[in-house]
Amino acid sequence: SKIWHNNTTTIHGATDYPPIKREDILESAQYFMGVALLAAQRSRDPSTQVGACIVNEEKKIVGVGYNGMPNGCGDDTLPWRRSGDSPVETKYFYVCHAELNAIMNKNSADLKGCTIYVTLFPCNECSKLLIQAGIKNVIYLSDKYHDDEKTVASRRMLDLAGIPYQNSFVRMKAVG
Ligand SMILES: Nc1nc(=O)n([C@H]2C[C@H](O)[C@@H](COP(=O)(O)O)O2)cc1CO
Ligand SMILES: [Zn+2]
Repeated sequence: SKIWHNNTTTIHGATDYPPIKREDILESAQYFMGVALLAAQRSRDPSTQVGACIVNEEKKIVGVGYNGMPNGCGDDTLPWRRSGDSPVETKYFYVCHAELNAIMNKNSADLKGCTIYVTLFPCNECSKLLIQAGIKNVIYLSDKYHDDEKTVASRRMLDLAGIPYQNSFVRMKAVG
């Protein structure tokens, strides 16, 4: 091939030699959380937009999702309200969480051993899904509902299942 054909031709045909290795590439944890953040921007939730990116052991993306109403239910038909006279009139009975959508969108046979990058700490229901799907690691960004009962239950299950969860800021410092 033309790549490194001789001492003066680089991959793009420039004549720099020795070749210059780019050292300032995007670190992988930042890349995957970046994908999750981009997915979150697709959410129609007016108050909290969440994105999730599932990565396998080969560091390949195998699923991406964001919070939204179930397929075919119409983003503008069901309520996006946080509170109402009845819970039936709030979003909480209907919305699919980012983690659920990332799992359901998977393009691989299974998610065993995968890591999920999610922009908000998983709720108890999503942690059940992550555990049952075989996901082995959780990297999150925001933890704004840290003291909510659902989050307490979520951590309890992840702890028992031996699934570590790490704030991505810590991870980026540790790895990069
Ligand atoms: N990990 C999560 N993934 C998610 O997709 N969500 C979604 C459900 C709602 O659409 C929204 C939270 O709305 P709010 O209570 O902050 O207005 O984020 C919420 C959490 C946190 O439990
Ligand atoms: Zn959830």
